[in-house]
Amino acid sequence: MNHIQFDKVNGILKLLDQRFLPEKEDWFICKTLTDVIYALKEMVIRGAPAIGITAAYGCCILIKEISKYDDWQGKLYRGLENLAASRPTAVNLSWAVNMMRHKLEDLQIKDPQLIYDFWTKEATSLHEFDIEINQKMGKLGADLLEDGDVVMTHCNAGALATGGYGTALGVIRAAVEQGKQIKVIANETRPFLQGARLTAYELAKDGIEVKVACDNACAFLMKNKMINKVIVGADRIAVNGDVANKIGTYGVALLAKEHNIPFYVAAPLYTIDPNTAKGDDINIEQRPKKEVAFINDKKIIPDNVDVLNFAFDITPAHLVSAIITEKDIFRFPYDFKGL
Ligand SMILES: CSC[C@@H](O)[C@@H](O)C(=O)COP(=O)(O)O
Repeated sequence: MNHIQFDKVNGILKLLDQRFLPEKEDWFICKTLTDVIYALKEMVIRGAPAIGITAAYGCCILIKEISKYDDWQGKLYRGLENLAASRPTAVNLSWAVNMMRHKLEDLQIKDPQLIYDFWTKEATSLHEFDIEINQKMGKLGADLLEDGDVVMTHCNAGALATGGYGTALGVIRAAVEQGKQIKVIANETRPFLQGARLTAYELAKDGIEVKVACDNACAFLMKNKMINKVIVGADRIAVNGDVANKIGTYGVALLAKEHNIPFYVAAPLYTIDPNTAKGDDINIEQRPKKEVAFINDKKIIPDNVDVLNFAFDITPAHLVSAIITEKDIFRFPYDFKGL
């Protein structure tokens, strides 16, 4: 699934528009930095690694767009800051923008066309690298899944959330590729419905058996022994192993602990943020009221009533049975020093 496509000749980024899946496979076209920031904020594209890759291509679009101005350097740094700030929780976004900026500063190139050429290569290699590490993570993590497992996942940590293949869904894909029979329960993941719309879409497309469950069915399903394992992705992992992921993940982890079900997190090493000591230090994005207050343009709450729309929560490290990365499988107490 090539859902992020960059046309270097014309400086155009094409994104499979995740707002309309699974009904429509529409493409959103980004020609300006404003388009890229809009795509990130409105979740045309979402998922931590995918927004990092989009931001890297966004840097290329930015330099092309501003190259005609004399004061392009000032515009460049302001643009990069705005891009990095478009969503706050997933570390991959600011990580990607900083990585592009630092590589440029190291090289000291001053010609916009050369910067464009250089950044295009960097963004493309980040994209390819992400797919490669997902496949490695998948192979490593697949050993944790057994033939016949029913695996619950929350949100979408699949190909659509990454450069391709997926983190949590990459582990499931790799286990299936090894010949194991794996069934997936995708939590619907209110309010944006990443599980119902996106996880179900991509697994069904791959012929992996998937059923969608309401978020509030989790306790019932676990109590009735309908789930063997849980595997989710991450938006940011603190140095102590606390995990920020889609709102609802913490509840799933607590329930998994209560029912003695292993709870795994799959994420690339660059999701571990050396600058975040613990989960409480992570900025939790709050999203617009409309996402909770409306379903399919129909208002579902009374007038003059407000909502709470925290997009992520923190799962404390001790609830996480293992963190699967492309390099190793880590277990509590987490020690990422020396990585
Ligand atoms: C490999 S994606 C991991 C996480 O980014 C994913 O689980 C998640 O929470 C995505 O949130 P979203 O708001 O859809 O960007």
